[in-house]
Amino acid sequence: MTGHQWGYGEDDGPSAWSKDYPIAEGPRQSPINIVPDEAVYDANLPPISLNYDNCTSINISNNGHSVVVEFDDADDRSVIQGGPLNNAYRLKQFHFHWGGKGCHGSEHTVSGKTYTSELHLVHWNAARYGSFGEAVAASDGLAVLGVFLEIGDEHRGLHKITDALYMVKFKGTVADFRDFNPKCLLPRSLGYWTYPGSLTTPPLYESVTWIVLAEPIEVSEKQMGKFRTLLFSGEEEEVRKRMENNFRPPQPLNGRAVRSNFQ
Ligand SMILES: NS(=O)(=O)c1cccc(F)c1F
Ligand SMILES: [Zn+2]
Repeated sequence: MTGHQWGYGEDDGPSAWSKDYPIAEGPRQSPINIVPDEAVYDANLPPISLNYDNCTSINISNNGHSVVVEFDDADDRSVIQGGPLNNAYRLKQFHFHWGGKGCHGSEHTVSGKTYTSELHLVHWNAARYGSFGEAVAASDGLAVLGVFLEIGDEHRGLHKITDALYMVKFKGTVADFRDFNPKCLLPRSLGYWTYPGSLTTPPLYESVTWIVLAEPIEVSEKQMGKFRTLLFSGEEEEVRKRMENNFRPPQPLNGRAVRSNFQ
């Protein structure tokens, strides 16, 4: 398995990543199983503040691991701050992890409960670093906002994304995707758990302050089905592999404290 050739299959999946990415067995890996009763309520944790109003999505793409919506991060127009963060972190991209059928597919779990999918909004510390590429390997470089998706009613905000997925069916495809504001994908409550962790995909850098929202959003089975029409494989590849189960299982907590801003 050469550096850029990792996946979620039998031979190149999460249990094999440590061969090329030894940090896979590091002390602050993600995701984790969140146990609410063991989380430390921290009354000093301020609310998180999201300013996505002038956000500028650029494109939607299939990178062979997930579907990604990228943003123009040339200035502080879409930022997250507050909560456990000491600076404003700039929105770079968001993507999803999901399962096959049924209710598994999320990366973080809550007392062992899995959700059908998990949305990750990836932000980088533009106050301290010059670019995402520089921040991605720094211990305080990234802040990822995690949102659980569960099967229920259709989600009106998700439609724009699921209706665009046909344009990025194959690995390596990109399509214009402008003026999408991810604020519409957030639940009513911004109550969260936070802990120090890592990217959940190679290179697995331990550079992420995780902020996981406790309240899931509801999406329909039909909408999730559209994610599963995506392929891990490129258009030219013989064998077509459906893009599903692109999640890493929970990793050891190693004594880390998970804090919450709610009781
Ligand atoms: N799954 S993930 O949110 O940890 C993640 C994945 C790829 C690049 C990132 F910067 C990142 F944060
Ligand atoms: Zn992710």
